[in-house]
Amino acid sequence: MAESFALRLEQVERHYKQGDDRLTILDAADVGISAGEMVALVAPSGAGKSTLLHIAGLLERPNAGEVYIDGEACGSLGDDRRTEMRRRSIGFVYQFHHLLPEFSALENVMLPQMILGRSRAEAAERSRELLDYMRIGKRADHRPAELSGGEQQRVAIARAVANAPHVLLADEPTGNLDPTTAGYVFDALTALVRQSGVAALIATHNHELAARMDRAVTIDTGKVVPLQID
Ligand SMILES: Nc1ncnc2c1ncn2[C@@H]1O[C@H](COP(=O)(O)OP(=O)(O)OP(=O)(O)O)[C@@H](O)[C@H]1O
Repeated sequence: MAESFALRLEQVERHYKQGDDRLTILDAADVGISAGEMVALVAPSGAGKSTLLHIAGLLERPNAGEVYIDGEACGSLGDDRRTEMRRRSIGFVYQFHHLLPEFSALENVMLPQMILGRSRAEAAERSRELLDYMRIGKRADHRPAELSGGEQQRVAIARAVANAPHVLLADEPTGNLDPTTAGYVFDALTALVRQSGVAALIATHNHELAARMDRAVTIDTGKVVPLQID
């Protein structure tokens, strides 16, 4: 029933060669995330969170298994088609914002839209709306270096959803922020997920934030399993 999930990983395997040995990171890993659902990925360092996100985001190919985005199997797609799906259907937020330093906040949010062919005027209008929604509209013309860490991360979130993706993947999006700022950024991220209906998988070490998502999963000996957060 891959079709009912915006994102689905089915029997995904990922291993690395380690000398003559094989280091297995993901082993028949299954996870499905529905539109509008916010799922926390909480696991110890080295458990494979980034690996899982890279495979889900079509940045890396699994050794076996399948990734479905909106029900479409991505394993057999060529690199060009995967790149296009990534641009159209998937948004990424990282621990460090990765904004382009020579462009303003507004331009950083405009760029992914213009890559997909949206006009400059349309991209600017949507970007202003998103930055207003993230409560940083007044900072739109500033470059990343002139923004605080929390503001930079809110711009990065606006950029990630600029093309209205169906899947949002975040790797420690608040990991670089103090607890108060992390809370604000998380609130903004939550509001956006709820408003847009994107399916969100968010890796975090922060149990407080994980507890506020719809559910949490972890990686246990290569499998994705439910995690109870108290
Ligand atoms: N290209 C690679 N070659 C060999 N081993 C790798 C490679 N990439 C990752 N690994 C190993 O795979 C394991 C999982 O890495 P991954 O980055 O997915 O973990 P993580 O859960 O995201 O960790 P962290 O919380 O520290 O970011 C680690 O043991 C790592 O050393």
